Amino acid sequence: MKISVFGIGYVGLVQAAALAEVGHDVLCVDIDAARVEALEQGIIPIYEPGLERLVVENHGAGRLRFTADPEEGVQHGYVQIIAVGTPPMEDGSANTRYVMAVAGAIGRAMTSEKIVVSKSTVPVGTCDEIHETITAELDRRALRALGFHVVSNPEFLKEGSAVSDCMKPDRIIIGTDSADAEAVMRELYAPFNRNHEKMIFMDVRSAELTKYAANCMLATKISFMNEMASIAHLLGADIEQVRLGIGSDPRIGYDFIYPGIGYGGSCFPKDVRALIATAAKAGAEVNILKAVNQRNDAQKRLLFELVQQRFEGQLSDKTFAVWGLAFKPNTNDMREAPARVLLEALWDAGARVRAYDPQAMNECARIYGERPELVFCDTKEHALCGADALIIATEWKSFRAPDFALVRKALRTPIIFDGRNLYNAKQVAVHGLEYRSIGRPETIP
Ligand SMILES: NC(=O)C1=CN([C@@H]2O[C@H](COP(=O)(O)OP(=O)(O)OC[C@H]3O[C@@H](n4cnc5c(N)ncnc54)[C@H](O)[C@@H]3O)[C@@H](O)[C@H]2O)C=CC1
Ligand SMILES: O=C(O)[C@H]1O[C@H](OP(=O)(O)OP(=O)(O)OC[C@H]2O[C@@H](n3ccc(=O)[nH]c3=O)[C@H](O)[C@@H]2O)[C@H](O)[C@@H](O)[C@@H]1O
Repeated sequence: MKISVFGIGYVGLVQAAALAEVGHDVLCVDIDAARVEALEQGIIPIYEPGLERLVVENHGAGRLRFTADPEEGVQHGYVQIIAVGTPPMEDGSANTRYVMAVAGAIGRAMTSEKIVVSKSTVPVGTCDEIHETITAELDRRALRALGFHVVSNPEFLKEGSAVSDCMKPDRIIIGTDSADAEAVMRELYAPFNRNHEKMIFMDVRSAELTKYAANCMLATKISFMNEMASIAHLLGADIEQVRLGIGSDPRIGYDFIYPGIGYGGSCFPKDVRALIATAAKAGAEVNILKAVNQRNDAQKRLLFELVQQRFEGQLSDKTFAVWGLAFKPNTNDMREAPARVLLEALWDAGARVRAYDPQAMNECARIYGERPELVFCDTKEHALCGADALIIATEWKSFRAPDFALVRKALRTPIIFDGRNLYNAKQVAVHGLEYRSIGRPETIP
């Protein structure tokens, strides 16, 4: 099937590559001409495990192509997938400007029937607006009779495992009230729906809300656990024991109950706030969502507060080794990363940072530029040299079993501030290290 994908970001590029991998003929469109140019040369703009092979092979096979020309994109695909960003506006609501720009481009250039698929995360009612925008453009061209359907098909991939999430989705949500569009969507996703039925059809508005409900539910689990961690800390309990204890109940499950320094990334923070804004416009009371958001904002400052307490507010002459910058492992993405809150608070307090991250250092340099208070290190061990203490902000696998004796030797003050609960107090105390974490007992050797 001929498919056009608008927006070559995390979602668009991975989805396009997955569709090409199963044999579809995919043309990707982006307004960022430099990104298109780079992809044509096999340069992948984001780090995502398995993506480079998928893109390079399918591009080489001619099934995955790139263009900066929207008109070419509109002409190519029978299915037009919109996967552009929906960033937050001042009041927290999602900005659908980019989505509508694509809808306008489709309406201005289409000359044959289309199925328009909204894959971006959009507020309930956006598919109706896409429909109106395309219709208005067709009216202007006196082409009202040209048929098209707008389908909601939210994406559930996670960064860091985006390729496998797309190749093996656990569900495919399709919002449409058209039997014709349903048939096309079945054909489009048939290769991903082989071992058991994953497609769930519903009305458009329910599909749009399903995406927000899923992200908000997961964010709620995380904020709930972070709140439990603060209680555990005050009561001398160990949140990691509590986590294991409650996760064993299948009604709760082990997933998304890891306490930490708050959820980051381009989606949970933005989508929780966007649903709060949508609910406010609709007149709904959403106290749970507001609490989830507030807890997360507070949680992101927690690691800095632990550091500040321990050093009694005297941070101006201190240097900290920070392991991990990305908002989660296996990505170079630093959008809303808790590490950013940490770095900025440390700098505001006059401290310096020696940072190491396996993938996100270029991104961090792009965000903060060159500054004396930030030094990037080639290895996690190098980051320790001359540091007063170690702070862990992202749970990369390579941080799980460090040489504690070396850590002890390198640090001026032997303390680990563990924002991801990778270790425990006993384990590090053996090496003469003090340990502060999220909702776990502390021991001072
Ligand atoms: N990043 C993620 O893990 C997930 C994101 N989503 C949602 O998917 C949507 C896209 O997110 P990302 O891929 O992270 O965004 P992104 O910011 O990585 O990529 C968006 C791309 O769209 C391009 N673009 C903007 N306007 C355009 C236009 N008129 N025509 C063509 N291209 C245009 C931009 O240049 C950019 O390359 C958002 O609504 C997001 O909430 C959904 C699930 C997962
Ligand atoms: O809409 C989206 O963009 C995506 O948002 C999340 O995916 P993502 O943000 O890539 O990453 P997650 O693995 O969900 O992690 C989000 C944040 O929550 C934090 N987290 C996650 C799990 C946990 O138990 N504790 C916790 O603090 C992570 O450290 C990270 O900062 C969802 O998991 C995806 O299903 C969804 O498609």
